[in-house]
Amino acid sequence: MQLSLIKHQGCATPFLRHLLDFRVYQTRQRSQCCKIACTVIRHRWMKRAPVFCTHNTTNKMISTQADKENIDMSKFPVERIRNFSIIAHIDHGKSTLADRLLELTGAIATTDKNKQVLDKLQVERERGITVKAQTASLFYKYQGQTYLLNLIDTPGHVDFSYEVSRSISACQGVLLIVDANQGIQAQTVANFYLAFEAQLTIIPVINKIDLKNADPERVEKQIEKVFDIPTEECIRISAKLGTNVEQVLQEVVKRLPPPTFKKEDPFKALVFDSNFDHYRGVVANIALFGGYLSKGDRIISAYLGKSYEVNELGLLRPDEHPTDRLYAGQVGYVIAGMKEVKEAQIGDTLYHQKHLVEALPGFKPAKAMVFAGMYPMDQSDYSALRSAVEKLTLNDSSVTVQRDSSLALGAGWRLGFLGLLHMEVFNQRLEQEYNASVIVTAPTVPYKAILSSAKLIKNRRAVQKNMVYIDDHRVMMKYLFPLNEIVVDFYDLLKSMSSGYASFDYEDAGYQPAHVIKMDILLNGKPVEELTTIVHKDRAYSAGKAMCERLQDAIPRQMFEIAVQAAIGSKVIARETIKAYKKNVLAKCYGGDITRKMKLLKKQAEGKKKMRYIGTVQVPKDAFINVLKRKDK
Ligand SMILES: Nc1nc2c(ncn2[C@@H]2O[C@H](COP(=O)(O)OP(=O)(O)OP(=O)(O)O)[C@@H](O)[C@H]2O)c(=O)[nH]1
Repeated sequence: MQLSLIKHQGCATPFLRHLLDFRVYQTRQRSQCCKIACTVIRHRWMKRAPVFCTHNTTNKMISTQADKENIDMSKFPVERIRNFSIIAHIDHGKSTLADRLLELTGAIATTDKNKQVLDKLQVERERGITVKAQTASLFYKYQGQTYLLNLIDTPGHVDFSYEVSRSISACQGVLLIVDANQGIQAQTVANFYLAFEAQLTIIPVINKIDLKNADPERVEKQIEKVFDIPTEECIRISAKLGTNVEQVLQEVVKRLPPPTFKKEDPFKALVFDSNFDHYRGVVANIALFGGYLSKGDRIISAYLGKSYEVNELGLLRPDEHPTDRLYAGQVGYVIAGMKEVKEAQIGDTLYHQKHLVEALPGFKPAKAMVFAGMYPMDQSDYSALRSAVEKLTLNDSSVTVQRDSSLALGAGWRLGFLGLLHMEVFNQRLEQEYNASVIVTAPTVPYKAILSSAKLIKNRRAVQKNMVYIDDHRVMMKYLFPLNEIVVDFYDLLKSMSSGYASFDYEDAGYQPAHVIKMDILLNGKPVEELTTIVHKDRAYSAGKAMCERLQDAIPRQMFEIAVQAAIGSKVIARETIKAYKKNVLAKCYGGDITRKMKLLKKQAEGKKKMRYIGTVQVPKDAFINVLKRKDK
């Protein structure tokens, strides 16, 4: 494709430099230079909004683009940095306020009032909600000094609260937005406590004061009562109309503390968010907790211990804006040749190869509340879908993933989400951002199951000696068992109850005193030596009953009735009866009167009686071992 560019003195150089970032582009020529517009079809690296270059315009976007690469970040020592998040209940106006702040500081053009620039994802625009925290660095001039304000817009819905908790780790303060009509809501309280516990400075902002039913005074009192923040500290604004928004920026500078990190310290950065770019690999959002980072530096990931060369770093304004360096207290992005999703860990610490530092504590893992199975429509898409799921979970680290398979749907995953909306959004993002078609099973919630057979150990008179957690998934338990209790079927049962996961080993612990008695088994009154056992006194009745029941199942019916008894000494403690085969003596008795039939039945009963005393009960060989096996229910 050919490039045509009508050049006007002074406007082409930055413009050309910008074009070099693109692989495919086309130009539309207009008659005058000042009307040159270049529509970018496809960015080399990632989808971005088209950039229009128009000469002689007041559009501040151009100066931003033109200034790329030129920001000397050393001009912003910590005293002139403020890192803050905007937090609130859903729909209280975070993204609208963020738009106004971006406009006021010239990061974006003043255009559509409902643009919501930081809601970049298609799913966010379609649903009108924020699902992903976004960072934007703003330059704000106040009392003759230029400040660097790093703003993080966060989602309001409870399903995305993990985004909020991670975002505030990069901040020293928050703007807590409360709707002037709705007042304090559930997520206002939850988000307040996230910030409060992180010891951040909180500036309450009452938004939507333009609404007819707005009652900022009532909301201020609520804030004072619930959060103990004096009413005078609240700022009343209308993000939609821009009323008092400038005051918010001033208060951010005045009230929020600057970061306390030092550029003289060794470099140390927290990875608080990441996304995967198809061409450049992992793009990590970092907050510098000390030192500085330059292009070309070699850094180490504390999580993997691997070393990387920094290929690019810079600010998010909110688009990437490369710089040569980032300093302590600043927030930005870094690309360092991490090509695998697993190399980028949210919560990881990056440091310089030469200066080993103590790793930051990272983040608490998110606790999944809703689970669903996910399978490719076609099994041949399995690997492509796996890679899509991996990349998306890098950008949304609150999703838990476990491999799963189903007879009907084939290989897939069991995914855990923070809620139903979270699950829907994740699926929508998979479809929209990765072109994946998936089958998702009905969502389920986790249950805690108490296995009815979990008495396996207690039932066997075991005494627990100790329990050690070997790692997050395995526990080692030591018990003292009577050998009698484990010798026959304990191992089989343990394996089946634990679906094969538990393993078992034992060693001789010597003799112990025990209250045991001898139990005989009688078949038609005769003791069967092979079945005599020693049982614990407390379990004699249940053991005898179980043995009789099992013998009843194991001994085939014979021509006579068999009494199966368990006895301790002369006392029978359990009994079962094996019924005799009943020969139908009436089968050949066609017609005839009732007295003849009764006579035949009586004769049969007498014959059987005889056999009971004289007959020898036949016990099949394998019945012995089956009977001796315990079947705990
Ligand atoms: N009247 C009025 N409407 C506002 C104001 N600020 C925001 N809104 C509207 O309130 C709705 C929600 O605003 P958002 O900025 O998306 O709210 P949010 O807190 O970012 O929402 P989530 O990120 O989804 O939690 C939108 O329709 C805005 O136009 C305001 O000051 N006045």
